[in-house]
Amino acid sequence: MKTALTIAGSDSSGGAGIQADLKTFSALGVYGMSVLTAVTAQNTQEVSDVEELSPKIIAGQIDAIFQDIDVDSIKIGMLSNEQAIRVIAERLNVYRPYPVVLDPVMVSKSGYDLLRPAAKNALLTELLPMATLITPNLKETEALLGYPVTTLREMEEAAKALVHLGPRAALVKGGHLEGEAVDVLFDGTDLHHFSGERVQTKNTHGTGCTLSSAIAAFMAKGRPLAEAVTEAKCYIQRAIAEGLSIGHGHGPTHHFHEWYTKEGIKK
Ligand SMILES: Nc1ncnc2c1ncn2[C@@H]1O[C@H](COP(=O)(O)OP(=O)(O)O)[C@@H](O)[C@H]1O
Ligand SMILES: Cc1ncc(COP(=O)(O)OP(=O)(O)O)c(N)n1
Repeated sequence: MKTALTIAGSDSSGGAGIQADLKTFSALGVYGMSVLTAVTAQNTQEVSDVEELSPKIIAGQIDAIFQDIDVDSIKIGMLSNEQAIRVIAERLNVYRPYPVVLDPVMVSKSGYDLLRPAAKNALLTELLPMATLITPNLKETEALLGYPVTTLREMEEAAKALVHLGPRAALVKGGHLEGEAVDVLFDGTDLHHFSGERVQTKNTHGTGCTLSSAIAAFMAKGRPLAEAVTEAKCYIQRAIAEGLSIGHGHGPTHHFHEWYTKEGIKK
């Protein structure tokens, strides 16, 4: 069985973070493992508290996995602070895993900083260059590049500009625009568009986590990048369309094993 590792924070409500990643890996038939960076007290309405884990235990979790198990892909999500970024970069430089899908999580839907603003530079210099793919939303793209991105044309230019910062490829997600939900991939050579019908729903908690871990799962199974994004986009479309009205805020995406067959996502 193929394996995938998520390095991310815990979401107590189970909709985002490590929990969303592991549910996605499992639904897509990949054996999931986790390295926890922080614990959030979170529900569908807000993040009320965060406790960060020490660099020592983050390094310990990474070493424990890599010294024993073959890792077929990695997804990186919430990092919280600079020390976590530095220790993760340092350990991954030792094990040199491939592929690495980096979702540069910065702020929760409710406005809580999931990455301390002072840690942005470390993210840019330490982790972006070792990523196979980064998957920022529009706000994260703006934070990484330092200028606003609000149209499809600007998303295309932004994806190219992000690749100049070091990752091999960049997927700029258009989930927060109006109209069709279009994401733009620059793979270092070509631009690709991935379009999905916009679902009118408030149950979009964990969409970014689900998409990036689905890409990591498909890459663990050996799919080339653009094909992995195509299949992951199909998965997130269904996960949002069948999102769950759990809690009083933004409910989570739905993960259902039976959607996924050898032939792909069941319609
Ligand atoms: N209402 C929606 N209908 C269909 N697709 C959506 C919707 N909202 C987000 N998406 C898709 O979900 C994925 C995650 O995007 P986004 O919500 O922008 O990320 P994030 O959770 O990081 O803010 C993207 O593929 C985006 O196009
Ligand atoms: C622990 C944790 N990690 C990441 C996120 C952000 O998840 P995302 O998929 O971007 O979803 P929303 O925050 O937009 O709902 C998180 N909330 N918690």
